[in-house]
Amino acid sequence: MDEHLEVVLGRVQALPAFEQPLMEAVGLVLCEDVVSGLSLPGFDNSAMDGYAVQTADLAGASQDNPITLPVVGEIAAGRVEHIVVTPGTCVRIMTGAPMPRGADSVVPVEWTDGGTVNVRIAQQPALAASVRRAGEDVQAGEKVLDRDTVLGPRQIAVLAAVGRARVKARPRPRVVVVSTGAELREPGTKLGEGQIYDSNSYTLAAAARAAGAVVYRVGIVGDDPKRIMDTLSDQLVRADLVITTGGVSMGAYDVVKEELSKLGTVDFPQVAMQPGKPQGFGVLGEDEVPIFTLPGNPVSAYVSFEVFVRPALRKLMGQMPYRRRPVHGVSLDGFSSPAGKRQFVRAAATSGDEGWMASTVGGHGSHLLGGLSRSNALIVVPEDVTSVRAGDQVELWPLDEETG
Ligand SMILES: Nc1nc2c(c(=O)[nH]1)N[C@H]1C(S)=C(S)[C@@H](COP(=O)(O)OP(=O)(O)OC[C@H]3O[C@@H](n4cnc5c(N)ncnc54)[C@H](O)[C@@H]3O)O[C@H]1N2
Ligand code: MOO
Repeated sequence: MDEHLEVVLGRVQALPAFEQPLMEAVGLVLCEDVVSGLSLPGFDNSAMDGYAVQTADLAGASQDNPITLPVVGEIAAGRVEHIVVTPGTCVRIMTGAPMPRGADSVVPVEWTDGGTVNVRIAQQPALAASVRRAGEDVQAGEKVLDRDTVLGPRQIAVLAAVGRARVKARPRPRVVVVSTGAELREPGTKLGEGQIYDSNSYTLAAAARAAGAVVYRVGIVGDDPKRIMDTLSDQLVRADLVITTGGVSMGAYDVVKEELSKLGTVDFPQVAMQPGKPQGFGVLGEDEVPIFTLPGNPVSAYVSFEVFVRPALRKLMGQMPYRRRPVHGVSLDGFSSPAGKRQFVRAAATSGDEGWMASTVGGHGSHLLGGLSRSNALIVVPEDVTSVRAGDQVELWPLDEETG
C-alpha cells in the first residue's frame, strides 16, 4: 500500500498557482507572501461613541463634580471634518471616525448626559483612552500572511482589510468521476432485474468535493469499451484528475483494465490491502492527466479514495499533510484480519477524556454500505496482525476532519 501511494504521489504535481478573487481563494493555499500596502488602522480613530476631548480639561471630573464642555462639532465614521478641538471644547465622535486635531482622548457617551450643544462629563479619561492608533495593528510594508497558508475566514479578513481583491493561490483541482458497469442505473429511475443504483460516482464526487475539488460527475457509462474510451478522451479537456470505478478485477467484462492496459500508461497492481485490492493508476492523453481506476465494490472504492486519491488531491492543491493524520485509540471490539494485507475496518469512533475509542460497524464485506454510512473512522490493521482483541490499541483515521 505504501509503495503504491509513493507511485501516486511521485507522479502528481501541485497545480500552478494563479491570481484568484478573494472568495474563490477560500480554502486554497496561498502562493505568495502578502505584504500590506497600508497601515491598519489607516488613521487615528475613536474606539467609542462619545466625545473627543483634551484630557487635561477634565481633571477632577466626577459624578459629584461633572465638568461641562461646549460641543463644537460632530464626526461620524467615513467623514472628514476639519474640526479642531481647542482647550475647553469637545467634539461629538462615533466609533471609527478619525480623531480631530487637538483631541487626545475619547470620553464614552455613557459617562455623559449625551448633550449636543453642551455636554456634562462625569469622569476624566486616561490620556489616549479609547483612541485606536494608526498602524498599531499592521504597519505599511509589514508581511501579514506567509506563502503556503491555507486561506480560511481569518486570513481572508486581513486580505480584504489591507485592500487586496485578488491573491495568488493554487486552484481547486477539476475532478471527473465516471462509473462503469452495465448493471448501473441513475438514482431516481426505475430498476430492472439485476440492476442497482450507481452509488460510487456519488460517493466519490462527494468525497472529492469535501477534499476541495471542483467535481464533474459524468456518472454511468456502461461497459462498452468504445463508449468508455470516448468518454474519457472527451472529458480530459476539463480534468486535472480522472476517477473511474468498476471493471478492474478478473471478470469477463472488466473493460477498464483491458482497454487502458493497451495504452501502456496505466498500471493495474494488486495492492496488499483490504478492501481495495485491485487498483489502477497512471496518466491519460497528451497532458498526462492522472487517472485512478478504482474497484467497483462500493466500500473498496471509498477506502481507495481515502488511501490514494485524497492524498493526490491534496498534493495537487499544495495542502500539507497529504495523508490523513492517524490517531491512536482503543478498539472496543475484537475481529480478525487477513494475513499479509493492511485492513481498513469501518468504525464509529469518539474522542473523550480517555482518548479515542472505536467500535466496529457493519461487517467487513466490500459491498456493505449500510455500515459505512454509520462510520466516522477507519481502524487500520497492519499487514502482520491477524487478530485484534477488544481493548487493544489500534491506529485510527478519523474521516470527517477535512483539514487534517
Ligand atoms: N475472480 C476474482 N474476482 C474478484 C476479485 C479477484 O481478485 N478475483 N477481486 C474482487 C475484489 S477484491 C473487488 S474490489 C472487485 C472489483 O471489481 P471491479 O473493479 O472489476 O468492479 P465490478 O466487477 O465492475 O463491480 C464489483 C461490484 O461493485 C458493484 N459496483 C460497480 N460499480 C458500482 C457503482 N458505480 N455503484 C455501486 N456499485 C457498483 C458491482 O455491481 C459489483 O457488485 O472484484 C472482486 N472480484
Ligand atoms: O479488495 Mo476488494 O477491493 O475488497 O472487495
